[in-house]
Amino acid sequence: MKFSLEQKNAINHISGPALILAVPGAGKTTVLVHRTYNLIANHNINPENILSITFSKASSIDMKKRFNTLFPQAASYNVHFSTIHSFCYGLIREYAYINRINYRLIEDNKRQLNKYNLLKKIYLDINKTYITEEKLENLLNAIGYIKNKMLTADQYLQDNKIDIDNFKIIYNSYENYKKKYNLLDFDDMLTISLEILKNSKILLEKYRNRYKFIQVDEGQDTSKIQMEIIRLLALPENNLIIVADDDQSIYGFRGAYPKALLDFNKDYINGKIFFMEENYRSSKNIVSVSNKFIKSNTLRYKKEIKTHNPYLEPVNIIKVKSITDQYEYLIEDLKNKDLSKSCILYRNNLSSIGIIEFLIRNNISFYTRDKKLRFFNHWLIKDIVDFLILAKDTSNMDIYENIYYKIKGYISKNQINYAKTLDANKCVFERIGEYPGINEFYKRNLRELKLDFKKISNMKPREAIFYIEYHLEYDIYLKENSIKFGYTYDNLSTMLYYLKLIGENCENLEEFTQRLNHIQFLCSNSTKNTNTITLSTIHSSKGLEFENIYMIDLIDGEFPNTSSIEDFDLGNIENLEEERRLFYVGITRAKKHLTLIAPNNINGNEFLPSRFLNELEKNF
Ligand SMILES: Nc1ncnc2c1ncn2[C@@H]1O[C@H](COP(=O)(O)OP(=O)(O)OP(=O)(O)O)[C@@H](O)[C@H]1O
Repeated sequence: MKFSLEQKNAINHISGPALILAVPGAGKTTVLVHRTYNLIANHNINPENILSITFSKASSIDMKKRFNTLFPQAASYNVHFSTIHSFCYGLIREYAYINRINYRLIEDNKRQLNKYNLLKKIYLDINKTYITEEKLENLLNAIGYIKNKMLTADQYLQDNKIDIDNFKIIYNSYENYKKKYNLLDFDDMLTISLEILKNSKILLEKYRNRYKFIQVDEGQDTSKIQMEIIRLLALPENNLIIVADDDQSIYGFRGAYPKALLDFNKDYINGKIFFMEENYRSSKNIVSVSNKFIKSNTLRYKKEIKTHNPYLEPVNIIKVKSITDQYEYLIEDLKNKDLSKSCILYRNNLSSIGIIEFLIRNNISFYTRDKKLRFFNHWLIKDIVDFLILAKDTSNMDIYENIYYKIKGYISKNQINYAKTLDANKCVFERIGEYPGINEFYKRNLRELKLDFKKISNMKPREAIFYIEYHLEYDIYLKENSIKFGYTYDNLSTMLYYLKLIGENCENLEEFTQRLNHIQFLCSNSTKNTNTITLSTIHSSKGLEFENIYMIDLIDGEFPNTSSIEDFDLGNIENLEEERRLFYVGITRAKKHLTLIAPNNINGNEFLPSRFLNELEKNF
């Protein structure tokens, strides 16, 4: 590989602090790997004295692999490529051994005692109600944010809204419980490590002597507390090199702290800043579009992306009528593409469901980077399955009790309770009809409901879902309650669309649930091979590159998301800028072909194309 002058400068930087600010595809990871070898081979640095910190476990494995492939003669060297969490865990274990503390990790959700169960229990004890999956995720993100930004719960609440009742009490109770029983979640690894480094001079010295050269990849998504750990460790020599692209900072919601890059020269007065602005990955068309696009952000280091790569085809913007048209376009286009070099990207994991259904129908194998899709455990699916079960067996009062208030009919809890005392083999609607003093209006409703469920029992799943949605007025329930559950109505309506799509080729409830299980199985067990297309959220596509990139579901309100648009309208630009960076990460994954698709209609709801897409079109 022939290095540019910019790259050579970075590779040959040996001691003292340095920040390498680089554009996408500039060879940041490549440079770190070569610099590691340079330190060892040409500057006599003991490999064990080098610590390379990566963003994820996958990238640490990838970096080690690249090092071993490029320098097989050095493969046996013990260079430490690690995530910050893994590094911290090592430090904590050493500290725990010396001080005879038995810490237990609570990240493994297969064990009974894990952070999810613990938080669910605390939430239930305090709020007397079960926490939803979405709220649990928001709660975990908020706790992570507080720890990573080194805040208190009060400071967090001053600047952030969170839809969790008694958040502060829950937060404190979770923290106290963990402290009492020496339990650790991932974020505690950071807080405890920082405490150890601050309080144990012996360990601090030991680690400083062990890791005399520190390299940090993806510095833009390193959090405040992580930076603080790294800063302490690197002192006093400060042989620290941080490689970053502030324009690719996409983990603000988890406490990423790109401001540290902007303040680099405040923290390290003599620190050098190198720029790497040549992109080796993408065609000139993609580079020039990306360059213009990111310039609309204001909170950034000014950089220009250049490339010597040739012009290829223009960026392809496709606006289609419906989401089905989007999938059909994709399937057709993939016929001429090498699947292993192609990737479909989306803003939200939910988008994967529809495209997966279409890929399966067309016998196209796929690999999903995000294995755990919340969709399959969503209450909305449970509701739909409950409706279908009730249609098969209208005497099932347990099921009816789950759903009666979500559809038309004006049935009351008292009526249900009374009906439960009657013959369990009888249809629920007949039993409710025996409620003392029930009037003709209710009786007519009950006759109608009985007839509705009879009709549903003769329908195929797709038709049945339509009927539940509009005839039983489940859509009204969704409209009225979506915000309460942390969704927009459009989100929930899109989920119903996916369910109808999955139900399209199913004859009955059994086939429908089997198909849902089958898709879930394929997602969690998919592996990458020479004939699979990759599916990923943009967040998980960090660091990757593909010849063909498709970005789908590019509609306003989805990407950029509604809350960033609302914040922007109120004068707060930060979230919209993060959405733009995310979009930018997506488009810069493409080497040769970039296709951006916007459907106009999903489940009967009309959408506008993403404002980012309109902007790109204007830039052409
Ligand atoms: N000097 C070079 N000559 C040719 N190809 C190069 C050179 N430097 C890097 N590359 C190639 O460019 C591509 C991008 O490199 P790399 O993944 O290291 O970039 P990056 O800056 O880490 O990207 P990103 O931040 O966008 O994930 C890789 O395919 C790499 O092999």
